[in-house]
Amino acid sequence: MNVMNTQQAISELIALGKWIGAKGWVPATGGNFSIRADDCFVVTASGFDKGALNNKCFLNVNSAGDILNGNGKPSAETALHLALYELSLDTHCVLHTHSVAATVLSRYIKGDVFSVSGYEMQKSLTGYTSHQDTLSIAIFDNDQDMNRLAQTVRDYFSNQSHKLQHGILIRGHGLYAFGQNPAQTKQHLEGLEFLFACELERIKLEAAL
Ligand SMILES: CSC[C@@H](O)[C@@H](O)C(=O)COP(=O)(O)O
Ligand SMILES: [Zn+2]
Repeated sequence: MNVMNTQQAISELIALGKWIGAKGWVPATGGNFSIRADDCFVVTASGFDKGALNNKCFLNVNSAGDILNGNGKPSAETALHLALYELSLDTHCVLHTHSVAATVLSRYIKGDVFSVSGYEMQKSLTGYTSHQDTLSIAIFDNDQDMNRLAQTVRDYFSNQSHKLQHGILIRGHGLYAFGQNPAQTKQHLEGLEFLFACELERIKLEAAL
């Protein structure tokens, strides 16, 4: 995709934040967003309501996380965004959410992968053409040391058999969705959140029977 300038990136993220906030996926000050722009990354500043962002809620950082421009502190989870950009030059947008479904499901699943099949909505994820395919999303244990968590993610995807696509889950914390542009990232986010919500409902129903 054409790399955006900072103002375009900010406008995209403000609009996405409104949409994500209306879905209830960034409660309180949870969540953070970023876009690869020009020679830097535009990230949300820490501590704001991500559903009600304005032009002053963003910073430019370089690939090492150094601040190039902007006010306040970059997201506490900037290191994780930068790891995802470093892992794939095709990644141009990262949207991190704290939905109930992603938070609960990532705790309920004890293993390190969320795997699902049987849903038509799997086709909302790039590369999927059938409900019969199995979609897998890696789950990482939460860690307050973001540099260490970012390194764990880098190490995991340095194994070529682990495909970096659509998103990752952080246990008891939320989802990081990513894609080649903001529209595709939004689609991955919505598709994954739908699948998480379906699985949560299915697990609850089965437990009640
Ligand atoms: C409501 S606390 C959530 C934070 O600890 C963090 O997980 C988060 O997503 C938002 O952090 P932020 O520094 O505002 O980008
Ligand atoms: Zn978070």
